[in-house]
Amino acid sequence: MNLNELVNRNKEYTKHGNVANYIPELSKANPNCLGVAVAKCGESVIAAGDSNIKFTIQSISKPLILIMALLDYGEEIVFSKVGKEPTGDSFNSIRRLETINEFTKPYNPMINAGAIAISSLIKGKSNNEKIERILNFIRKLSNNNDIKINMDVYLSEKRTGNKNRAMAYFLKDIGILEGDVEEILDLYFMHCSIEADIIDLANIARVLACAGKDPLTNEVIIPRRIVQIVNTLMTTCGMYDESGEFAVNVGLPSKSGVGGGIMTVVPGKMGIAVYAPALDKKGNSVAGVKLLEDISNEYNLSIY
Ligand SMILES: NC(=O)CC[C@H](N)C(=O)O
Repeated sequence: MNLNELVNRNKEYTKHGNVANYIPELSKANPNCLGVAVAKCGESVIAAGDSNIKFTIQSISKPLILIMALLDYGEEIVFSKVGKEPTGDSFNSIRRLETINEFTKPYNPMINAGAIAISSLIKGKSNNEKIERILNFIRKLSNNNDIKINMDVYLSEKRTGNKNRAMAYFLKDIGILEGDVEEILDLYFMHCSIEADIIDLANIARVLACAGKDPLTNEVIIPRRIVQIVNTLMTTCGMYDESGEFAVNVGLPSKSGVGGGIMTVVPGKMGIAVYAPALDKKGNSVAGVKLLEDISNEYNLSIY
């Protein structure tokens, strides 16, 4: 089956699940959409279904700011703030922070608490400079200079993100966050609200799939060790408390976001991105996961 046929076959799954509404602005997404883009190493991007819809990347920003923090500070400092272990809890769970005495830091950078800690490690004199650095990095990875923030989504989350706010103040209390908590949160809300389409995300995933190299210039944008760290953490933690099931059924490093996107890396071969905004209870795109299962099986892509 080709990509179009696989999209058509999975279209029925867009009727399952619900569009996120805890960030009010996200509830405006059209739940009928389904699209996929594939960027193979050394080839141009191909897409099927709804491929030109822009959505906010939300938690797909987490592996990207992790890469920046690793480039800026190195492994030792980054992993003094955040662990490398899955939680088995939901992405915005607060409960393990209270048992933090055993662990002293958020479990991993793919959950909200961990990503807020990583946001505090982005270098820059002001938040403006920091978000501009993040945008420029994503523009480079996606080969799209038009990448920007969706201000409505950003303001919507800033207004309603009290659970993230609570977690951030807790992290400040236990010494994980340095600096102004509201500013760190603001940067977190901004990078979650960066807008992209699946072609952009497939391009980004291709860099992680193809030795960290810019496909146009062959320049190494992400060193091998960082590719290894990020792809591994996406495999074990990228789909939150569904990462195990997803690893069994799809078997590829992936990161989902509550905007409805999933970015998937097929190491050595290609980057894939899917979009379908209706989510399951764990915050992952229902039709997107189903489509990735089909693609992985059809083309024999699981790394296991
Ligand atoms: N899973 C996600 O995509 C969550 C990101 C969202 N901005 C939040 O903090 O809740």
